[in-house]
Amino acid sequence: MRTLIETENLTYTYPNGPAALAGVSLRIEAGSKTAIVGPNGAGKSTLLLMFNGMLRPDRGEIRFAGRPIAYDNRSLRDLRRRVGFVFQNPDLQIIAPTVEADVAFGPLNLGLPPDAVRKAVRDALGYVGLQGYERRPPHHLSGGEKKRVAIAGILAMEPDVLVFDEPTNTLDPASAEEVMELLDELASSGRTVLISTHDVELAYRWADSAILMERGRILARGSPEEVFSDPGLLAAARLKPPALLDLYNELAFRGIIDRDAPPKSVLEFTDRIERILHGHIRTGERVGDVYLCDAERVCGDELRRFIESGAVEHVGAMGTRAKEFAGRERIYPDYTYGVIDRCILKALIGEDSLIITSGGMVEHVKRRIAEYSAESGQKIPVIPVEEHKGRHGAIGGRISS
Ligand SMILES: Nc1ncnc2c1ncn2[C@@H]1O[C@H](COP(=O)(O)OP(=O)(O)OP(=O)(O)O)[C@@H](O)[C@H]1O
Repeated sequence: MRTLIETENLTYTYPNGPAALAGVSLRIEAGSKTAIVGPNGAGKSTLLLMFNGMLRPDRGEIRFAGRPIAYDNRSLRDLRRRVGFVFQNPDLQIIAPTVEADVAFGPLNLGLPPDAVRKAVRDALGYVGLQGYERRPPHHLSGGEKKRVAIAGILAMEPDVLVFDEPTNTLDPASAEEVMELLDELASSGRTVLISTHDVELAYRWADSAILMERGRILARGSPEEVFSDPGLLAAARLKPPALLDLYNELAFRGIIDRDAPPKSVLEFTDRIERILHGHIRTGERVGDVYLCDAERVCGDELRRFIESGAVEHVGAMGTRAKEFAGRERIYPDYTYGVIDRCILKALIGEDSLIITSGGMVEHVKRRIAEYSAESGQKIPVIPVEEHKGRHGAIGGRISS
């Protein structure tokens, strides 16, 4: 992997304040999902603000794409186009009287022509699932919707790096899951995504690289499994280990489970336990089907009838477009996060489910389930919903607009 951001011995003290950073050296790899984790006051926000030049270190250096950050207006403007920053509180970021004007603010400032601005706004609002919100005043939106407006405003400038300060703070669990899924989508489209959080569970599940901070210093960095496996380090940072890792470590201490790779998900963990209890492959039991549909190609009425006919026991919606489609079509998904794993878990106990998604994620679902089937030896059928022939015949292609 290529290093995109590098800091060397950064120090920073707020005027009349404490030393917020006391010598921070780190590297962020291009395309990674990095979580900066630490308790309140550890210096996470201060560090993130350095990455797009909003704060300047007292000492030390920050390099972006191999070059030291410069602080003249032109260099900063260029840096901020490449490194987008989403504040913890979206009210600090949203400035215009309508959603459309707010998202257009960045591209207009970049000097894009009107057509390109309109396209950037349309694409960004589509990405975060806020089509139809163009004329709404942002200050009347819910916390989760405001967060998505703020994200759209940054996406409209097409940055390479997205920095999120406490992305799920103040959001209810469902909105928090939606925002984290959006961050996954952004990372899978090749962007580098960085978050700060004190939510160890979230960081463990989401990140591929974790940096543990306390009192302006880095205590540890590495994979989340490594960083969060050290109880001493976590205690020093006044944090608790993620429940999954805690349980795994307890079982490993007791010799019940081999200490090799800690599980990252409930699916991985249950597989390991099942293998210990039943051997590698369960035979003779029915494996459930996973039906799959592309929200952009299916008729909502037919899909609703398919679900209401009892053809599946569980419904998951993956991605903002699919969730938006489900809302419009009055389909209420049981799962909106970790959808593939949850449907695999249900298939393993013989229950059928439907995954609604869209675009490139349809192939991603097929790939992920095929990989799981190959690794586990449990063949899980994935059936495009159009091939289902029920009482009403096969579900056809797109009929509604
Ligand atoms: N604008 C400011 N003026 C003075 N001191 C500040 C300012 N912002 C932060 N600090 C102090 O700097 C230290 C680091 O704060 P920072 O906000 O970076 O931590 P954090 O890890 O992001 O915390 P939190 O999780 O609570 O957001 C804290 O002691 C804080 O009180």
